[in-house]
Amino acid sequence: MATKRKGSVSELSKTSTSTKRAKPDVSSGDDADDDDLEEEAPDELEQGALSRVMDKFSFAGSRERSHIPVGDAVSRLFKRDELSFLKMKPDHESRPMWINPRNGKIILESFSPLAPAAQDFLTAIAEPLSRPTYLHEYRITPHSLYAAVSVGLDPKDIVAVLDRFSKIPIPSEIVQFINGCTGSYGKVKLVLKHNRYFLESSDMKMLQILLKDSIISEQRVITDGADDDGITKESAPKMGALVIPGTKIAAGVAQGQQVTQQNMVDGEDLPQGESAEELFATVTALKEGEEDDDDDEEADAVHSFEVIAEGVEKVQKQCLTLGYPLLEEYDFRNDQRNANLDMDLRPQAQIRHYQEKSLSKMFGNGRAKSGIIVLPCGAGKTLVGITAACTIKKSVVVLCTSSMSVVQWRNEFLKWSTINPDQIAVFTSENKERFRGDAGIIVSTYSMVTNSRNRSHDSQKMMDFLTGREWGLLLLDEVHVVPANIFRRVIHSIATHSKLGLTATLLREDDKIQDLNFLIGPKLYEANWMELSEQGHIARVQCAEVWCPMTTEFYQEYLKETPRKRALFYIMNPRKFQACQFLINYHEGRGDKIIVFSDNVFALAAYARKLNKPYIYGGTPQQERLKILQNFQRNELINTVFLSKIGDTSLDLPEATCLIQVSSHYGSRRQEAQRLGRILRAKRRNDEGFNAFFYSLVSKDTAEMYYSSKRQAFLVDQGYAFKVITHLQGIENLHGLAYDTPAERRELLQSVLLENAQNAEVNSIEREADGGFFDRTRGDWRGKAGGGSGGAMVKRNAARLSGLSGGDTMAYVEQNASANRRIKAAPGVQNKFMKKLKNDAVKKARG
Ligand SMILES: Nc1ncnc2c1ncn2[C@@H]1O[C@H](COP(=O)(O)OP(=O)(O)OP(=O)(O)O)[C@@H](O)[C@H]1O
Repeated sequence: MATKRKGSVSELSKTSTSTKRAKPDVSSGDDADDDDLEEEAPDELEQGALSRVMDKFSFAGSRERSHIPVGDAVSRLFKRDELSFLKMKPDHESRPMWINPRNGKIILESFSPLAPAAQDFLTAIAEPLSRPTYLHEYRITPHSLYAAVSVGLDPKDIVAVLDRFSKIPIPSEIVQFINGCTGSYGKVKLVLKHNRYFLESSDMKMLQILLKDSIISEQRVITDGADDDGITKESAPKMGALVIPGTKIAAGVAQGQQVTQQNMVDGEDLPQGESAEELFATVTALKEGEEDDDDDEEADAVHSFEVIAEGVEKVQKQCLTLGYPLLEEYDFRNDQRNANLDMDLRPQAQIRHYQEKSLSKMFGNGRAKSGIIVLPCGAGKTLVGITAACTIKKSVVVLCTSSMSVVQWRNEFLKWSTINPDQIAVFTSENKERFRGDAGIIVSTYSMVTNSRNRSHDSQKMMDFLTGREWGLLLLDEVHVVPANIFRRVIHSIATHSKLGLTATLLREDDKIQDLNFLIGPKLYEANWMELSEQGHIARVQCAEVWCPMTTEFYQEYLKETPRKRALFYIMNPRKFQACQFLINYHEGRGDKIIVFSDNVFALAAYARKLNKPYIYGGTPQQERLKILQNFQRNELINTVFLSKIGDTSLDLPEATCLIQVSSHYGSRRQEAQRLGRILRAKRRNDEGFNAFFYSLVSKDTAEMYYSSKRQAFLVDQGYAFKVITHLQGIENLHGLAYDTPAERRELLQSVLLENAQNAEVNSIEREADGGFFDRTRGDWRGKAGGGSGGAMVKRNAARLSGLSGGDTMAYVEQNASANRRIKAAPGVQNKFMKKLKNDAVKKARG
């Protein structure tokens, strides 16, 4: 392909994070950033079910005046993150972290030799907030502590290890907070043994407290061998090692050990007087299993009582209300009732270290814990799910967001595991088959399972099959995109012993992110994007925001419009068009394969047509989509494809190495991360010096600037630096530059003005043929099974100026002056309101 490569795109002036952008004046809820709710959560504690229970625990004295630093002139700029008032330990230089007593934030020096060990430990006990190059920020929250306890960490070990790493003595507020939160977490487990539900605890008193509650005691089953309280005592099971297929490590040992041992390097720069062994001894003490003190009988004992299966949900809710959230675990090795599924990983499957780590959190004590694993796009969540299924070896339901993913999941199961193809079936609108034998796998979509309206006979039969039996594992893909109420429906209709949620970002469209902790389970593991990219598991990406000045005519129209209708002007800005053309040209010349994203379907088609490139949106028939994508992958002449937001997720295009965004969903950090994910899996990622490119084209001085910086927040926190390109050098010399003359630009403006206002919505609803979508106006998940017609939901009406003035539905007929008289005289033309007005006037005149 002939290309002209004169310019370079490297005129980088400053990082976008340093740019202050005004929040656009948007009055409508639709325009508001989806993520606002999360960001404006109070500093100290998160909102949500758990936090309500945990309200009584907060950082004591967090609002006391004594904590407001008096410091120097600069100190006040740090506000609540000002730490200069803290007294440092004498050997603070060799310790890598600070802890803020006011809000539980932890700052880690990532260049410290102890950083890798500290990082692993922090990932287990705190939420990563931001992980750029030198300083990482975490925060201890009730949820993160819940997750820590769920992988076997003990509160006093948490405090002890924090103290070893910390430059300051651990503030008493933090100790209180940790003890307060964890005092009741993980003490009671809900265990399914031989298909009977038990509340289990090593602390007898805990069970006695619960049994005093009338709701819980009503659900209890008195079993043989129980004491007067109805509680049974047994020895804690000795955890035989459980080897997770494809990994070298054996699960069944305490997490703390794994958390630290893997990163322990003897003789590293440790604080004086402490050896590496000593440092980690606190977290390596086994909670269960072989190294427990044999003489300590009480510590080895496990107390339990049984509850009826139908009462489990009530008990779960009540325990949560009482402040003792139940940890869910599945003792699958002792499950005799559910048939085993003969399936293993294929020998060629070598689980990567971070996949292994995440799985060890799930199977840490030899049972399957329910929870969520967070790995960047392209890091191999599918294989993690498959390995979990191969470890449990019971029937599995996999739920994903589209029928395309359903096919991919089935193929991946066949590729990585030894499952018999007859034993893995799919349930979509086209396929409603069951597997052969007693145990197997069903792969389906959330919409197929939750949409009960207008179900076909076959679908209903399939649903009866899904709801009428027990499953060993429920694998939930892309948990961040599915609304919480859908999870509720899924979880209540499918009886499963364990749940594993997979996602790249725990950013949600609704404010129900915390609900996932209880609907699925706590976050078990979250990988560090930069680390995986340095190790070559995901591609290195250069991110840039390209500022495109608005042309005068477009800016004038932009300013005249209401905030809702402005989008089309900043998306269709001719300068943005030119930037897009230049970048495509430049990158095609380098041998890159390019995806251009536009949420707005009008713009998508306009850009693609003008630049003579193929495009795919919700309405593109399946055959055509496949043809375009195959050409993109194999045909040397097709190096650029334009995609609407249907390409945000589940699109496996490892050939793509460059991404350009021309329009996006407002300030959605989630979409930004998902889109970046399309190039993280680049095939060429391990080529020497390879870099993928991610460009966001932003019209200058418009609301888009604000949205763009919001969108980047998540990726910036993951360590990506967005460069700002204010001028694309050489653009003016590009041969055949689109909209180069005023006449062409005027023509473009006319076509934009003529576009129906409806198309100005960035958020045009579209969906895949049967993938389903979340209808925000109805607050519901809709899919084909729900009666929606197949195909695209995008409605593009050809419009005329009369449309803009509301005259579309009227027939215009020339009338002469006498027409008014005729109308006046015609009987029955006055409506009730007019009659009333007339009558009132008459009455008034009569006094
Ligand atoms: N351990 C492994 N060994 C070899 N290849 C792997 C391994 N893990 C994952 N892969 C490959 O990496 C690619 C990305 O994996 P996968 O599709 O599961 O990513 P993902 O995390 O689900 O991404 P997304 O969030 O975009 O859906 C796939 O081609 C997969 O086969």
